[in-house]
Amino acid sequence: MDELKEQRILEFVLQNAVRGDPQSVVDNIDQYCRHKEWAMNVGDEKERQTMCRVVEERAPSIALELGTYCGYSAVRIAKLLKPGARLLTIEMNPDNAAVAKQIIEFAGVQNTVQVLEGSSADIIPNLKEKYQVDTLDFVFLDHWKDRYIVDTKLLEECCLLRTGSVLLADNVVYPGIPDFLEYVRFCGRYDCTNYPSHVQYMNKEDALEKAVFKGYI
Ligand SMILES: O=c1[nH]cnc2c(O)c(F)c(-c3ccc(F)cc3)c(-c3ccc(F)cc3)c12
Ligand SMILES: [Mg+2]
Repeated sequence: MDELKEQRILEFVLQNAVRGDPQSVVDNIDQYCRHKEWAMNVGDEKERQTMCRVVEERAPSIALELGTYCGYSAVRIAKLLKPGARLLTIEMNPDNAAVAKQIIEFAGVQNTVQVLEGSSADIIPNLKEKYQVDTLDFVFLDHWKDRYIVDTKLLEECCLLRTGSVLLADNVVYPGIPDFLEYVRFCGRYDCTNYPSHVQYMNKEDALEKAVFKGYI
């Protein structure tokens, strides 16, 4: 079976990045994906800056990512978390989860980031009992466009959000997630902000949407 692109990204990181240095790991993934093979984990500068600024503003103690892929954004988020804070990241593709675990371990953030392999539909209802989550301070939605609204409603139903919880959704313009945008903007429970961006290396407009939960009104 020919090697997967994600395994080539992992190999490049293992051979070129500095073990225990998260910045070196994300820089090498950027370099590989800029010069060798496009991959969907590499947000463009604005997207990276926006995601990092939102995480720093929220300073989460407990964060959730939906869609680990190779672990690129998990390493970026882990770098920004305060001591003792943790990131749970859900990945349903076992090959991607295996690559992400190795990249996260190589970056030295394995004590901050826990990769949960499986579907968000199965894992989210277990976060409280199985993963000792009370409520989530920050959620990064970056998995699959058809799951954003379903998983947002599931987070509400499982009482995993509290007043001030921040949802940040990637790709709301391209590929586009119209049902999710309509829900968070008009259900009355979120304050929303849109951050224009563009798909990496393509002149396709994209955007991130921040939705701050106002409570179960
Ligand atoms: O699926 C995704 N999840 C999370 N983030 C993504 C992301 O940040 C992306 F930039 C893309 C993207 C956008 C444009 C493009 F040309 C290729 C891929 C995708 C995506 C969209 C449609 C697919 F069929 C496959 C991948 C995703
Ligand atoms: Mg994305």
